[in-house]
Amino acid sequence: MATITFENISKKFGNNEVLKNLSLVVEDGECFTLLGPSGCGKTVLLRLLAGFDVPDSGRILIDDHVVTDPDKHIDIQPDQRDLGVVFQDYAVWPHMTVFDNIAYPLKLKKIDKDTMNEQVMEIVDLVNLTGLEQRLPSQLSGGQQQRVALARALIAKPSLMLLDEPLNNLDANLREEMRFEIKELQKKLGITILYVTHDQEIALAISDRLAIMDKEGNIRQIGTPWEIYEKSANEMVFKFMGLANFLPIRYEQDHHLVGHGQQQLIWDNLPAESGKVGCRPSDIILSKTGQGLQGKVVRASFLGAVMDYMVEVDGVTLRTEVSTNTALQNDLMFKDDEPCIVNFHELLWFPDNAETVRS
Ligand SMILES: Nc1ncnc2c1ncn2[C@@H]1O[C@H](COP(=O)(O)OP(=O)(O)OP(=O)(O)O)[C@@H](O)[C@H]1O
Repeated sequence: MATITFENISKKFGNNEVLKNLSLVVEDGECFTLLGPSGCGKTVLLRLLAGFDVPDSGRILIDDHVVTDPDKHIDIQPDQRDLGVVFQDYAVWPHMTVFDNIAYPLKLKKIDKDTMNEQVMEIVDLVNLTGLEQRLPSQLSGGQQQRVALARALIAKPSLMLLDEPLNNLDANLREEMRFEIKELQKKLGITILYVTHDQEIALAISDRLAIMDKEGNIRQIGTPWEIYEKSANEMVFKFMGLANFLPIRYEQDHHLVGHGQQQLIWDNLPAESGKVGCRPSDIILSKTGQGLQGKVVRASFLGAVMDYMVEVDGVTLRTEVSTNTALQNDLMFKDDEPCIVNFHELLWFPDNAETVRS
């Protein structure tokens, strides 16, 4: 297992300052994901850790060993860092069988044949490729090829795996299957994984913790999937993690208010100022009668498992969703332009200039 420490890492390409003083600790045995929009610097950070590139300043440690420190001219070679790397174009050798692809790192180390056979078959079994050892990559599905790439990275028994969008080239079903397999493998082997993706769903599914980066390369929140999704620390994270609604909220006479006159909702337990609150589509409660804000369904869409409603209320437009079964059983099938009553399960308060939150 391995702890990774990035200390004040900066990296520029020409005038493009990709990473600025970035610090981050990934704990021993964690599956940690860097999640952020395309071009925010995720791969650059991974390449610095792998030793494929050098930061302009800052240090990187694996456990207590400094692997990169440009100030002290330390730059440990990639093959001396005890890590396995899998990138999105999994690049298995097309002319070699599954067995030979996986055995390749051991052949380089000149390990004796019996030990090599034993170790390859052990990994083949671990990644569910048993029976396919003599096939060429062209005779495998995308998911099977990806498993060969994983096995090849795992054969040297690294304490740390770096995975950069390894599931991008797979179709949706395989992607779903493989993300559970990666998580299983990590649990079985107890290795540390640093995973890079711009796919929120994968990040939520496989991570113990994740860091959300903005497009300027800053980390905006670090936390568990639940904290990041349910307790987003700022608007950027909230918007990035899924469908987001925002409502202006007034602070008057010791109360927070949304709506006007008879159609007012009151909240307490928020900071004593006017501001903005956010809610997910599932945090909105629609009804046809009762107390609440008077709204109008301006667009009703049937999406199979859910009914997606766009609702206008108090001058703002909100996206809400109701499971189709619930809608059918509870008289919540709305048509375009039908009036509705709006209430909320939960609201998240977003202070202006919210800082990075780490947990
Ligand atoms: N060798 C390089 N030379 C010049 N610019 C580079 C180099 N490598 C990366 N960059 C730039 O650094 C920025 C971050 O790139 P990076 O590949 O880390 O993005 P990313 O977050 O991994 O995006 P994606 O999700 O699309 O892979 C981009 O603007 C990219 O053009």
